Amino acid sequence: MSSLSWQEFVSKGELDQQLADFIAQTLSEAIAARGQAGIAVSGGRTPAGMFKALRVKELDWSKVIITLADERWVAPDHADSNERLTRENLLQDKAASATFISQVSSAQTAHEGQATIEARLAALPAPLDVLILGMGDDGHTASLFPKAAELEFACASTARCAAVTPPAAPHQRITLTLPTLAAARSVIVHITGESKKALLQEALLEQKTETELFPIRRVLNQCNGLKQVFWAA
Ligand SMILES: O=C1O[C@H](COP(=O)(O)O)[C@@H](O)[C@H](O)[C@H]1O
Repeated sequence: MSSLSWQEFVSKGELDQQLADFIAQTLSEAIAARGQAGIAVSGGRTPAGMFKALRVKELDWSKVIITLADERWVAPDHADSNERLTRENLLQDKAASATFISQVSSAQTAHEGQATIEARLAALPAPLDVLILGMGDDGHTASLFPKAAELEFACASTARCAAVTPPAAPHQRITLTLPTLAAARSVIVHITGESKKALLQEALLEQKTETELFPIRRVLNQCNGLKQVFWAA
């Protein structure tokens, strides 16, 4: 694995500001180099503060394409929707002019909707310029859940997304596949709290076969880009 650097911050507020600065700088450099920038962000409880810090950054947001690392298969106005979190907290202020690629449709199931989402994701720059990954208490990242029936498919597929049924968490999911995630030029694991720090450290030290590793480790193992952890207690 190429090296993974840890950035530790004195508070979540400081982490949010520093991470927003880093993302804005990286997106600006991508636009200067390639004319556009692609970023995938995660959902859940962790990113809202960072989204609020990022959305006021000065950059040409009209050249930024934003999608999700994963989505829960719920309506976009559902309380658990990662799209809702992103629209309410990131796609505001200066960032309102960014293009957002939704990963949910009116199909009944994530498996039925996957082809539609795949077609939408053709508009996503490849590789991604920035990937922000969260990590659940079970070691899942994006929606690569340990022991999910679709995990190995989602880790090997040449498609950009896959439908996943979490073994224990609510809602079917759409997730970017492991090859799509790991191809990103810059990957940031954005986590807070002592228990997630300990879990990530455990995941990084595991001596297991590839398919037995925590999904977060599998993504980091395959990523040859810049890899950083942004953490605060
Ligand atoms: O279900 C999900 O969980 C992870 C972790 O979320 P958090 O609430 O512990 O921050 C998140 O990264 C992922 O996008 C989300 O769908």
